[in-house]
Amino acid sequence: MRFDVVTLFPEMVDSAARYGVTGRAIEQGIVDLKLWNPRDWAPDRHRTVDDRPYGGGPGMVMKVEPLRSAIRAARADSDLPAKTIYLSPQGGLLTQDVVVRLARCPRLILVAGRYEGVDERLIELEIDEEWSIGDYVLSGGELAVLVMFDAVVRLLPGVLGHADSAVQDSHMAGLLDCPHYTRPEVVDGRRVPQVLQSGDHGAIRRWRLKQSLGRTWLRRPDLLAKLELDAEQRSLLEEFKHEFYA
Ligand SMILES: c1cc(-c2cnc[nH]2)ccn1
Repeated sequence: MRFDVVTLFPEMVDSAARYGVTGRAIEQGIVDLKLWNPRDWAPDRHRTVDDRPYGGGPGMVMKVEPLRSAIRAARADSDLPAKTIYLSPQGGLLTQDVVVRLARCPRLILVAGRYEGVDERLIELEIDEEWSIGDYVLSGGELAVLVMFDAVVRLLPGVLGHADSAVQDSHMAGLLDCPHYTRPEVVDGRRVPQVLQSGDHGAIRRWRLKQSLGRTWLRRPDLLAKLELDAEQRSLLEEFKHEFYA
């Protein structure tokens, strides 16, 4: 899968992308990452990419032209069909379902804005989809680009070993993850739940599922409301609720 990122801070995105799971995916050739800086397409000698907003107001707005030229250069650089995505607080909320769909694309062109945002006509003319990573304003779209990049790359075949893919399961099932423990067995008098040392893999699976269901019920009832629980899940969640109210 190929990613083209249009950003005023290519080094920021490139270096962050090359750590850990995503870095290995790039090294293994599972992912191609190419950076495009709109400043390289600014026509004037000051390499201007922003300007004052019509109608006044604080801050600056990114101009159409350098951004559009960078996006078009990226598009022309490969025949792979691409979706062009703008990360902004005005986008739809990015969820795992969206990430799963995007991971099926052969190529994504991810556009990171800076300043107060980009000229609306750039979005109208060049952007296919607009996504937000949450209801807060960042200093720029680069961190959002990296969030989308990371979430998508993890889903690509060959990227996660078996050990990591277990983490995917709960989130992929729309549930919050269960608690995790490692040595030492006791911390400040707090012991690891006995079942996790029982060697009874069936009991351990049920315990983890019950914890995921219970946590989702307590912390994110909105996620639970979207799910069709099977008989086992309903039973485990009832057990959790009973213990919670006991
Ligand atoms: C995506 C982008 C942004 C953002 C871009 N520039 C300032 N904030 C915030 C949330 N999700």
